[in-house]
Amino acid sequence: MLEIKGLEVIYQGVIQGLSDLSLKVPQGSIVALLGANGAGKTTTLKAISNFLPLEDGRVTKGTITLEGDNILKLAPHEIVRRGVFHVREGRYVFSDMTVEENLIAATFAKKGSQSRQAAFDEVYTYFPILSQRRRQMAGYLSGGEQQMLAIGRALVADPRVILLDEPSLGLAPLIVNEIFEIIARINREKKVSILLVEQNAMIALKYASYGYVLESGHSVLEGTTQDLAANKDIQKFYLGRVDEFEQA
Ligand SMILES: Nc1ncnc2c1ncn2[C@@H]1O[C@H](COP(=O)(O)OP(=O)(O)OP(=O)(O)O)[C@@H](O)[C@H]1O
Repeated sequence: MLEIKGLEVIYQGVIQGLSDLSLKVPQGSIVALLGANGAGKTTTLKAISNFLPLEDGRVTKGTITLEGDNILKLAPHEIVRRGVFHVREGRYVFSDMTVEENLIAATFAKKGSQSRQAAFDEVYTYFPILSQRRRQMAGYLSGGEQQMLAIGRALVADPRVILLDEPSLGLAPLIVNEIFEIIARINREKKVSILLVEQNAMIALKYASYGYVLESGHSVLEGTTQDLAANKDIQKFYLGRVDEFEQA
């Protein structure tokens, strides 16, 4: 279980990124973070992976625990070693390295007894297209393939939790569905928990079991995704539906 309690984040000493945010990601679950631009979704992921100092951001209050252990002050590579892998928005892959070299670069974080080749084979089983492209420069892959590679790099690390930021960004609906089906398989088969930030609320509510709606850095609504999908405000503001009364 990954748990955040009362988290406050301040950028550059003055800009509030999060205020009193609490949330839980139970082991093996997919939990979605929804919210408008600037609500604090990406900041939440960066606080967990400890990427905030790169942007002059700091956690000023609260705790982040993994299986009860405080991970707040750990260095980013140590957090990866504990099994928490951040797949950043914008598909961070090494564009002038091949697909396989990108996977090799992720082995620094590999733990467990699985051999390197077995880890790569697992990635290629989930994403067969990456196997066909293994000697191709990552920069020449399509956006969808780059997203697959970014997730594949996380898989090499044998994670317990993947922090997944906007995997659908800029991708066509068909490829988004394909990627989410694979994410759901990874979650089911490998029991990897996923904390998902996703602007596409429809898809987030479909694949996650629980969700939090963030506004101004804290959670204003939480619930099962079934309940959230039935909520009138969510339907209006996130799913683009207006009720019959308003349409008349
Ligand atoms: N590097 C930064 N420096 C200063 N302020 C920042 C920085 N990153 C984020 N913020 C501020 O922190 C708040 C939360 O931003 P964050 O990027 O976490 O929101 P978000 O919900 O992920 O938005 P989006 O959907 O647009 O990515 C916003 O007010 C934002 O302007």
